[in-house]
Amino acid sequence: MKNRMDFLKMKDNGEKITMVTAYDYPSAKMSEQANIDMILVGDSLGMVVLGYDSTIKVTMDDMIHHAKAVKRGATNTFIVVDMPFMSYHVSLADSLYNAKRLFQETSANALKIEGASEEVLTLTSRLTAAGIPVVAHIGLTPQSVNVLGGYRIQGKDKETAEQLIREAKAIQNSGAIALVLECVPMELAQIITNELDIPTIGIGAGNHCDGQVLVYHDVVNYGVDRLPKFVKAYTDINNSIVNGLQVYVNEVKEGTFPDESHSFSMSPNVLSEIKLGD
Ligand SMILES: Nc1nc(=O)c2c([nH]1)NC[C@@H]1CN(c3ccc(C(=O)N[C@@H](CCC(=O)O)C(=O)O)cc3)CN21
Ligand SMILES: CC(C)C(=O)C(=O)O
Ligand SMILES: [Mg+2]
Repeated sequence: MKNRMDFLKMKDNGEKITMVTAYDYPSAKMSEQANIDMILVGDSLGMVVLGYDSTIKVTMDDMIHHAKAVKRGATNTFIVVDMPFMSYHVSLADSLYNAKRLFQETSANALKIEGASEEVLTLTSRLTAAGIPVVAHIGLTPQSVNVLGGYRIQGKDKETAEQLIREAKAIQNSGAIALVLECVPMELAQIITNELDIPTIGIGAGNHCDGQVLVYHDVVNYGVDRLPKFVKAYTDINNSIVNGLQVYVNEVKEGTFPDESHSFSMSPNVLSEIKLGD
């Protein structure tokens, strides 16, 4: 399994880091088969697989449940797990307790935390000191969608761009092992990537980041209501799934499924000896 040092080396060598989300055993297994460098058990699971309209209702128990399944599917891939909404904003003690639980119970390799407030920076250095690697996440931070006023691009003007550069440096100083940059202009992502020693992983942040992350269901177009503009769907499994299910429905209705090759039979001798009761 690749680790923190490998990802640093990849940045230094200009080798791109690939990351995809996974939420369950099959998606994790297939991501590992495809040689993905890192898997993110994203709290986007609330939207993509649980059908909520934001990530805000996702709980610690949800994250633990899904992350354990992902770990069983990808035993040889670096796994990052999102800390969910408000699990790291009540008190430092509660945040440390939640992080310990998420890290220990899931056997994750790192935890991801949104934002760069003083409390998040403190938590990042405390977790790092305790032995829990932290991946940071700035730009569009979906847990703050109601404060940001929608899922929109961040850092387009001078002030907010400079703010994000300051945040990125502070995050690195607090010990984070990597930084996710979500929905920022590609030029700003390039500046931040050049300024930092730790790898940047972009989503909707252009081609100059050290790595890229996308949501699994977006990459394969699997049951997503609307693909964000920055997504490229590399295949379309909606159609093959719906087509397969329709043929199944039709064959059951027609009585052509199951045929003999998908059925079990008993020996004629046994069959002839079966007595019906009264
Ligand atoms: N399927 C899916 N993919 C994701 O990447 C994703 C989720 N869900 N859920 C959690 C967050 C939310 N994300 C989102 C969701 C929507 C936009 C979006 O609609 N953006 C606008 C651009 C807005 C602008 O121009 O400022 C777009 O048209 O794509 C962006 C990120 C990223 N994450
Ligand atoms: C979009 C990525 C970075 C994420 O945080 C998630 O999937 O939850
Ligand atoms: Mg997330």
